[in-house]
This record gives sequence, C-alpha cells and structure tokens, in this order.
Amino acid sequence: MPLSQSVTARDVKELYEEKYAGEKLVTIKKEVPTLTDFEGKHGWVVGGFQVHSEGDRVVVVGGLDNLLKGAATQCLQNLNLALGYDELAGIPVACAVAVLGYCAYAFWKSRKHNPKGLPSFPGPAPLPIVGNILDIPSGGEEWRTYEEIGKKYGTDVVFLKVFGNPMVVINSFRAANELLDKKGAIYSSRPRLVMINELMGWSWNLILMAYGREFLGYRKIVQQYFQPQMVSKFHHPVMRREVGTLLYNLLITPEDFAHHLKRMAAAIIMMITYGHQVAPQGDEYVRIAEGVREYADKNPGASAVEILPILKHIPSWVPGAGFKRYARVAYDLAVQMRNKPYQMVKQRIAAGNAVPCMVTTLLDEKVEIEGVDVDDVVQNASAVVYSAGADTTVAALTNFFLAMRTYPDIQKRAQAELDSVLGRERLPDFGDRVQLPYVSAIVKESLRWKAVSPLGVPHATMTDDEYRGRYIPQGTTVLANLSAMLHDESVYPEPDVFNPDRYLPAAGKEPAPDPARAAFGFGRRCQSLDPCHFHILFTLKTMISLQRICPGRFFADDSLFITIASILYAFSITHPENADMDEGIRWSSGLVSLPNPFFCTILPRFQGVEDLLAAARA
Ligand code: HEM
Repeated sequence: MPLSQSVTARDVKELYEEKYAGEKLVTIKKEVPTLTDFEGKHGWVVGGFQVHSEGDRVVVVGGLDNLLKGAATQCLQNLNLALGYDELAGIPVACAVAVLGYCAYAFWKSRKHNPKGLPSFPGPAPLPIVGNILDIPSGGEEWRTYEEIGKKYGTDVVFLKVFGNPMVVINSFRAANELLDKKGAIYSSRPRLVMINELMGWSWNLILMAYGREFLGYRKIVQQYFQPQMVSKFHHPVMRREVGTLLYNLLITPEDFAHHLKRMAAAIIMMITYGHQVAPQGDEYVRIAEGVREYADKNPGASAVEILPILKHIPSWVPGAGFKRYARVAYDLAVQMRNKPYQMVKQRIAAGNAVPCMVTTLLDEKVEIEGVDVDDVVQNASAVVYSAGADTTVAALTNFFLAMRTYPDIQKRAQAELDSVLGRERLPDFGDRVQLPYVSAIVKESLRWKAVSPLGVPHATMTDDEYRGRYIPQGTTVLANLSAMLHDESVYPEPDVFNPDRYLPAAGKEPAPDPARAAFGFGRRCQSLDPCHFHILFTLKTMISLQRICPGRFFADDSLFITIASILYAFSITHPENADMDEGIRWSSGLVSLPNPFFCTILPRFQGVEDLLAAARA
C-alpha cells in the first residue's frame, strides 16, 4: 500500500509526536528471512518493508529485528514529509513557543538515549541545549577543521551534538570501513535534510533518499545501468566522441578550458540518459540542470532550518523567511529538471526518432517500483544521473589540470609513456590502459590529491550501535571525512604532494591503496539484486562483493581515464608565464568541491595534433 495513501496527515502528526516512543506503535507482522547464514555476521532486509494503518496503529511489515526499529523510524520520517503546510497553519504564530519546546525536546532527547550508559566518542564539550553548534566549521574547507578536531582529541571518530542531534565525523579509513561498509545494515540511511529535500523538492533524488523500499528500487535501477559491462558497451562510444569534441575545443579556445570540461561532462550524461546531443552553447536542459545545482549549492538559511525544522512552516511573506522564497524557485527548477528532458524523449518516442538511451531502455523494460508511478520512476532515476555525475567528473578533471600545471615533470613522464605506446598516429583508447600504468596512476592521484567530495554524502544510523565500547545513537548523522582519509600520512606519505609513483610497484615497498576505496564513499547501501530473482548464491555473492557505494564509479573511472590520457597525449599544460604562481587557490564547500578559477596555458604538443584531432572528430 503506498505510504501517503494509507496514513492520514492526522495519523502522521500524532505518530511523529510519539516518534521516539515509536516502538509502541509498531507491530511486526512478518519476519523476512535473513541472509545471516550466507553472510555469517549480519543480514539485511531482503524485501524492504511496508507501512500501513490498522485502526489507530501503524503496522510495519517486514524487516530484520536489528533493522526494524530504524526502518520504522525512517518510515515515520518519510510519512512526516507527506504533511502539507496548510495542516500546520498557525505554527508561525506560535513559533517562539515552538522554539522553546524544541529546545526542551532536544534536552530530553539528549538524556534519553544510551541505555547501557556507554561513553560517547571524544569531541569538544557541548554547551547546554545548543550543544556543539559553535564547533561546527563553516566558511570553507571544513574537512580540514574536522581533521584538526580529531587530532586535538586524539580520536579518528569525533562525536558532536547540535541541539540534541548526535553527529559523528569519521576521519580514518579503518573506522569508515568497519562502520559504513561492514555495518552497512545500520549506517545506510541519510539524515533528514529539511531545506534541500523537503523545501527544495529533492526528495525524489536517490543520493539524498533515506533508506527504504523506494531507495532500494532506484538504487537497483541506477546501479544496473552503470555496471562495468554497460559502461564499456554503451557508454564508451559516447565518451570517445565527446572527448574528441573536448580536444577540438581546447585547440580552438584553450583559455575556456573550464567551460569545455563542463560541456563535455554534461554532453556525455545527456546523451546516455536522454539521447540528447547538447548544443555547443546555451543548451536549454543543461541550463536548467546547472540552475538546480547552483541553487542547491548556495542553500541560504539551510543551517537554521536544519537545526529547527519547524521553521519550514513559516510563511514566505514573513521577514527573514527569504529561504522559503528561494526554496520555491529551486523547487520549480527541480521539477523542470526532471520533467523537461523526459518529456522531450517521450515526444521523440512518439515521433519514432528517439535515440536509444537510459530513458528508452527503462521504458522498454517497464521498470517498476511498487507504489510509484512509472513516469516518476523513469524521470527520477534519469535525473539523478546528471545531479550526481556531471560536477563530480568536472571537479576531478579541474584538479587534474591544476596538478599538471604545477608538476611539469610528471606530465612529461606520462607523455613519454603515451608516446612509447601510441606513437604519433592515434589518440589513446580504453584498451590501451593496461599498457599505461603511469597515466593510470595520474588518474588515481587526481582523485586523491584533492577529494572531489571531501566530506562525502552524510549517512545516518538506523538503530543504536556500539563501536569500540562506545555508543552511537540511532539517528546519528555520520560524516565520512574522505579528504582526511585520502590525506592520511601513514598511508599516503607527503599527502599534499601530487605523486603518481606511490601507486606503482617499487622494490621493497607496497604500492599505496587505490584512493577509489574512499573517494567514492562507503557502505552497502543497496542490494543490487532482489535475491528472490537470483537463486544462485554464487552470483549473488560475486555481485555484492563488487558493490561499492557510488554506483557511477566504473563510469567515472573510465571517463576520467580516457579524458586524461587524451589531453596528455595532445596537449602540454603549463603555468602562464605572467600569472602569479601562488594564486591562493581554495576549494569550495558542498557535496562537490571545486577550486577557484585559475589560468593554464594549453598548447598542442607536437606537429600534426591538429590533423589527428580533426580526423578523430570527423
Ligand atoms: C569522480 C567522480 C565521482 C565521485 C568522486 C563520486 C563520489 C561519490 C560519493 C562520495 C558518493 C557518496 C557515497 C556515500 O554515500 O558514502 C556518491 C554517491 C553517488 N554517486 Fe557518485 N561519484 C562520482 C561520479 C558519479 C557518476 C558519474 C555517477 C553517475 C551515475 C554517480 C552517481 C552517484 C549516485 C547515484 C550516488 C548516490 C548513491 C546512493 O546514495 O546510494 N557518481 N558518489
């Protein structure tokens, strides 16, 4: 039964008020079999769960016992999203009272947990009620501050609390692996994100979706479309073509390299998701998607409304509620981003001239998520690809340009390797990778040197947990400090130096681990398969062990390789003679981190490059 139809807003409100005494309201109808025997340690929910009302109770069907509490709470949170603003009219009037009430609630909540009385992880001492609000870094490069806090308190797992809401920051790979990967059954949800999900209307987006049936459905669809076999069969030709256009653009207007990178990333994604060839300038769909991203990045008022979610009910006309008006514009843009390219493909299908792409494939396959309209399923699954895949690729490539400008010797060594394998007759291709270990090491180092997503995407715990004898409550927001892990001196000596050699075998030394183990995030956030459809356990095991958190990682890795190898082959990148060497480059905050704009001189590397590029483009 679809969630929003089965429970009325009144039910939801009452439930939400009792959320933390929620167990009373929850009835386990049926235990879904666990995969405990297969995994040996812990299982996971096999079929998700359903919620519906029976009289005045909510019934949760399905789930493992260790997941159930979290799942039920998550359902209640999801249900809470169904509340319309009108039903809470009058709240603005009582806002001051609500704030006080909330503070009292936060205080109560902070006392209620921790039944065994275990200690929390170390961290700065919280102030009464507001907790560690003053310790939460802002103003840029927050990942560095979190790392410093960890060092100051001698811990790789830092505990903080803001208005009673627990938060954990993980600064080491080991702890992230032990918690987010191995205990994925507990650490696999997302925190409630009031501004972006509830006000700006991103709740359709898999990246930010809390754990649950819909999440699993979308995750499976996206993951299947970006498996390695799909990438090499269907996505490589698009990458080749768009890299050819990128090289040509770099030849003609090298000073616009940042724009060309963005265009290429957008063009690859628009082609594979919608079969749409983006216009060289001012493409309508790219413009909308970029608008959505910019709105999501700026996010004014986010922290206030995140801390006091009740503020989301303030009417837009109230002074100080500018964030509501802002969210409304962002909401409309997000609707356009999902609808417009999708409608374009449907029109082309009707006219018989659609280009095969993710949307046509999903429609042909009649993909389903129970309780979700098929148009919504396909729109949402496709729109997530642009929001997750475009900027991340651009960020990694921009960092690569900066590194090449700063380390000319590394660039020359990679070019010598390319020349020895390819001569001067042809551009690199995917099949050349095995013979290009140094170029491959540059791809790895570009992902490590400056993390694309330095604090990853926040996770949230679905049940209480105990780790190293310390307590992590249910509902904790968990930040994986990927930047700190990729800059761990004991794993990557001299971490601020761009050094591809660290991945190559050397006498008496183990190569450094592939940064992909952290750069693409953590966690077993998905059964890539519905086990009911796979009777051969071997297949299941193989697929699950391959699974990593970012479903686009194979795609990203291949697109970075072909772009980096082709640029190195065709061009030399240097620091402009008249530009200041130390431009004080800083990296932006947010889910994806980009450096400030900087200058590069980009010139063809040898005579004949122009002809090669023209031939490749033709
Ligand atoms: C250099 C490129 C990329 C990097 C560094 C990157 C990194 C990440 C990270 C850190 C996460 C969060 C994982 C976590 O929850 O711990 C993530 C999630 C995700 N990425 Fe990527 N990503 C990249 C490219 C892509 C591409 C090209 C796609 C296109 C399909 C993609 C799709 C996604 C999706 C859909 C999620 C959300 C997964 C979920 O919540 O279950 N990513 N990525």
